[in-house]
Amino acid sequence: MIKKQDVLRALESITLAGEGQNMVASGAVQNVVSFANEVIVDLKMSTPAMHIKKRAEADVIKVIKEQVSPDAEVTVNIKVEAPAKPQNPNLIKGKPIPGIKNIIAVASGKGGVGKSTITANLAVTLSNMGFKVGILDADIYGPSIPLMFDVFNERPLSVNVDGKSKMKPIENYGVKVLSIGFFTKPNQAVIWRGPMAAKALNQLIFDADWGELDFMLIDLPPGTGDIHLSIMQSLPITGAVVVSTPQTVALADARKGVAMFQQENIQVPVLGIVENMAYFTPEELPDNKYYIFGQSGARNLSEDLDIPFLGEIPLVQSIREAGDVGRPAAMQTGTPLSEAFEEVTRNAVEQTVRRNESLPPTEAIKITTMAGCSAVKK
Ligand SMILES: Nc1ncnc2c1ncn2[C@@H]1O[C@H](COP(=O)(O)OP(=O)(O)OP(=O)(O)O)[C@@H](O)[C@H]1O
Repeated sequence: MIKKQDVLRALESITLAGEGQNMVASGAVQNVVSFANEVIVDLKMSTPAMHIKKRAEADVIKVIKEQVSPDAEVTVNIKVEAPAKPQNPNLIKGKPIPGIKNIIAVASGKGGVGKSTITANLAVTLSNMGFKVGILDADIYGPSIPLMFDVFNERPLSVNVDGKSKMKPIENYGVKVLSIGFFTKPNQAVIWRGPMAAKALNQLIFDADWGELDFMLIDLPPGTGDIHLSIMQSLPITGAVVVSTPQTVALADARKGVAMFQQENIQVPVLGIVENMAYFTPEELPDNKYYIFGQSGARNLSEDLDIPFLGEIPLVQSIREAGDVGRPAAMQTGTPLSEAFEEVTRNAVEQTVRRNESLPPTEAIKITTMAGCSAVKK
């Protein structure tokens, strides 16, 4: 098992061509991730010269093999700080919220496929990995996040921030939550008109004291409607995660969901597709898999649309039970389920990092302080 600290120590002994300090001190080493004997080193360089990049790569591999482990399998990703690309003026783009680095919309197309369950479990997994996380529950038709976090009886308090009254999100399991459900009575069906719902959501976004967040997850309502558009107009969404079951009807709607984000005047990058309820597995027979909604449908859809596949989550009774008692299943770490959620989360983080690197710095909100995928081991 290779340790990140040992890799960093080794990298401190080399310097990039043309720089005085070693590559760790100069900030050229952006991230180091290690799993077993695999090491990924992300380097930032200011020069695009191929021979300097090649040399840096060779030096990194050599020093890790020599000083850390001869069996290390090293991958070096080199990013050259590129000049900003011009922006498409027709794009819908919202105002950034200070302090919030990445905003991820979780969407589904079809209702009931487990979008809120995936959002809740992604959030607790990110929090376990050491990220600062918030959830904005924007599902105006059935806000279920307060229930899944066992905070449905709470009401956000007002706090004073720089002379302005702001709503304080409710926090549980290290995740800050605001939901449209906090402002409606449990037994009352609320009929929102598009503009009313959009206004209420805007307040939850901008009149709230979210503080510093690495990730804000937005649990969108199912479908592709007004609310989706107004959220994309209000907020600069970093990327979208689309949840689907392998069932044909769900896949058709997921496809529409992806198309909405990719529309020319929206262009929210789709970070990937999660296959929920990929198969049923009984708790007592974990090796038995029953593909009751069909097999690998969402995986095939992601290949078809050329979008990353983030992973699959089985249909397990304990996921439903955990959701109902307000303690997301992923909180019980070290289980096959929490590992499945970790994989999906790790892939989502990786895709977010990639997405941020391929967009100009003004728009991209970079992940700098977090250990990316290796963060699973906090
Ligand atoms: N992998 C799973 N295993 C078992 N039960 C699950 C799984 N995923 C979701 N569920 C259950 O299915 C039901 C619907 O899930 P959820 O509310 O997350 O779906 P949704 O897509 O957000 O629904 P909505 O359309 O209301 O927004 C819930 O009771 C939830 O506990």
